[in-house]
Amino acid sequence: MSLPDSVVLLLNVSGAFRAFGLYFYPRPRNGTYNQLKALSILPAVLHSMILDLHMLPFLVMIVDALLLVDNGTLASSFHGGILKVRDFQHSDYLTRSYIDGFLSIILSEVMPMLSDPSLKYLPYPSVPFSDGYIRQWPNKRTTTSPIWLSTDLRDGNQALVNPMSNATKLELFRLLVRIGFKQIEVAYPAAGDNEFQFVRDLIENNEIPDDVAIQIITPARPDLITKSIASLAGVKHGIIHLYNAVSPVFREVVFRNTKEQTIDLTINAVKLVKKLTEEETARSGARFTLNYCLETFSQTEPEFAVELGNRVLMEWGKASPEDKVYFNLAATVECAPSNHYADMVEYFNNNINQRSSVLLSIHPHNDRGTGVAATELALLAGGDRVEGCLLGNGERTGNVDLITLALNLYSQGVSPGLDFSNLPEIVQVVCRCNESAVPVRYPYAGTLVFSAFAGTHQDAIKKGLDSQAARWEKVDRTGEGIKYWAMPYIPIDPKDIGYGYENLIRVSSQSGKAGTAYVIKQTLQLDLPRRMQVSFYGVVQSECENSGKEMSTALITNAFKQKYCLSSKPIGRLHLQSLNITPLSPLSESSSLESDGTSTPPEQGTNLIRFEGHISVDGRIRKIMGDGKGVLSALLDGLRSDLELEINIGEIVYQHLEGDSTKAVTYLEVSTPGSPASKSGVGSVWGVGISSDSATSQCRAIISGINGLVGDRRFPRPKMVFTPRRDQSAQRSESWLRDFTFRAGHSVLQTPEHERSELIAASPI
Ligand SMILES: CC(=O)SCCNC(=O)CCNC(=O)[C@H](O)C(C)(C)COP(=O)(O)OP(=O)(O)OC[C@H]1O[C@@H](n2cnc3c(N)ncnc32)[C@H](O)[C@@H]1OP(=O)(O)O
Ligand SMILES: CC(C)C(=O)C(=O)O
Repeated sequence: MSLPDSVVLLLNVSGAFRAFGLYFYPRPRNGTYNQLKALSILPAVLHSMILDLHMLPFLVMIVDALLLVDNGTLASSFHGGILKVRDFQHSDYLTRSYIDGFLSIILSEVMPMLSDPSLKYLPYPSVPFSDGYIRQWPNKRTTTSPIWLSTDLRDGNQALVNPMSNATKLELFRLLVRIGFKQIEVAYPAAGDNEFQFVRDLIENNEIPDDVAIQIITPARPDLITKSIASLAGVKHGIIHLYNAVSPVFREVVFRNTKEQTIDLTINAVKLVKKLTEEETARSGARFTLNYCLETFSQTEPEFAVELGNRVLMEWGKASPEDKVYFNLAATVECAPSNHYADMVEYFNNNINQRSSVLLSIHPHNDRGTGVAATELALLAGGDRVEGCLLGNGERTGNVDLITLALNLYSQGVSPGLDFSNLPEIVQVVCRCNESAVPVRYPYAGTLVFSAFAGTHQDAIKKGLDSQAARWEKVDRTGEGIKYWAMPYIPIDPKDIGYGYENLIRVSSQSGKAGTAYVIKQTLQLDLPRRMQVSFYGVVQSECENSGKEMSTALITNAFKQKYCLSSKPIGRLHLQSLNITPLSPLSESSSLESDGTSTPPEQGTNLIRFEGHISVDGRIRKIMGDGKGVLSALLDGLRSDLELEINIGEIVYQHLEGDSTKAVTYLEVSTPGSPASKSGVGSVWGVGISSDSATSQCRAIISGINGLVGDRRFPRPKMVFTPRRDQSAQRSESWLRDFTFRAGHSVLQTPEHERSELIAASPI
């Protein structure tokens, strides 16, 4: 055998090529390739492949084999689990199957996903509707609620890591009753004494309301049927859930039954259920319903499912519109798209005998993540009842979630007949009982589903809330129309199911001005002017970017108060302590300089007035006096002459505090002469003033704005400063000035820096 000039290792692993290595190795000097040499190239292979160490033995073998390939290229591609190896030479004792074998092992380890899964997985067969058949379900709408069957205490319970104790089951049972379930599957009595006893306790302790039927499940085994039905002695209305799997795989693998044998097994079980329930009815007057479950229905030949159903109906022999036989058409494992399940149900619905004496129960699981969709379509296709669990507990990915289904109906204006008014509490109980948690994004129940972080979402929600409030107010006022819900991004009113609006908008670096403005409106009742929203948002945005975190409502509110000096205590360098406005010319009819409790500001530019006030500047109180046409110009006049401050006022907005018409709010934009104008509001400087007196609110707004403008600018020495005679730690108020005498050169106490944030947080605005 001639030796190869080089060795090529080419491992193209998977269609997605998870690992790829191409290595050339020179002919060994001693002329032989051997296991050692093979091992020496192993590190290079490992280098190129992201493999677990347990792959090592396979690699050794592969490399060993490849060394026997003369100048060859081993190209691998994987087709449906069969590795194709091409271009072999010198494969005297290296058989192709030898390589294939090793590489397929490697590939199944390295590349679990197949590039051609059709060789492993078979697509779902279509439903044998006759040619030209037009499906009914796509054109239908759900206008009524289905019958709900909670199987939390059975299918849910059997899937738990730690099945519930009977005490926990009882707690959950009571919750289910409170929510409004009229049919509850309570146990698998043949599973053991606890399960059996749970049913006995419910009956003997009168836990079951008269309008609630309990369901128990039993496999089609005579001993277990007998035990299960015995658990129901004395029940008012019991539903016997008899099940056996009927799909080809289960017939062949689990039961090793033919179709005929499957029918026999079923019919014998139905016969026994009939006999035992009739005996119990004779004894106690109990009412029984048969719920026959074609387990794995959705993977069963539709014609066979119908044949079996018709045989069950015949055997039961007493189905009537008043006393229907239930057929549980289980999607035991969700293996096909939702439309296929709907087709299956529609086929059964169309072909089962005595349809008016039959109730179709839907029992979907969620293996494909579409359990809710499958249920909704199956209901359109003829389903009358849904079996599921709260929050989608249940085997594997769970049963269908009844909360989502019910609230989906509710969001379409259809009453589900189940009460989830206090969903947070229900979620808490269910999670405790199941020892489970709800993902934050879970429909309706997740903690983040009624929260928007993104700026444009928040903007839309804020606008939506405002316009909806106006629309609803109009309905209240006129008595016309309905208060319908039409809210961007929020499909149902969180308040209907026990959530408030507190978390509707949460601010992060992904948020915009609207979200921040919403928070300020909620907490401080201030409806910020648009340009001011832009300006304040800059503060929040940089804080969020710096921290990389969400900014809580409390932090935003605090930042707002700090920024605009909203406190009765001095926060900024300037603080208005008192003011007195005196008309210097007769007032016009329409203006009042006194506190009038309205948002009408004293008219600017009409009346000549005098501002006299006391402003603490860097902790020293200065008397400021100025004249002007209106409060603002009089104050600005005083500031100009005392502090040599030239301030321009841009936009001014007057409001009441939201929900409190006794408080006037002034927002104003300030700038120094020559400072660049901001078109959008970015970088603009604003002040806010709030007071029951509109003149005071304006003056406070000016001072608030100036605090945002002055930075560390030096002010001229005061012409006059003064200090209190009395205890300086006493609470300051606008009227405290009456208790002071003027003295030059003394300062008032400033609030120490470290106390300020507490004061801000605590202070009423
Ligand atoms: C899809 C569902 O969720 S169905 C509900 C499933 N829930 C449960 O299984 C929880 C409770 N189960 C149990 O406690 C036990 O399985 C019991 C008591 C029912 C039975 O226990 P065991 O007698 O030990 O049997 P095991 O659990 O191994 O069940 C398998 C046997 O039941 C048979 N079987 C399975 N399902 C059914 C059925 N629906 N009807 C009749 N026989 C069935 C199997 O073919 C197998 O029989 P084999 O032993 O002759 O091969
Ligand atoms: C036995 C039936 C109802 C079942 O739980 C299922 O098919 O998932």
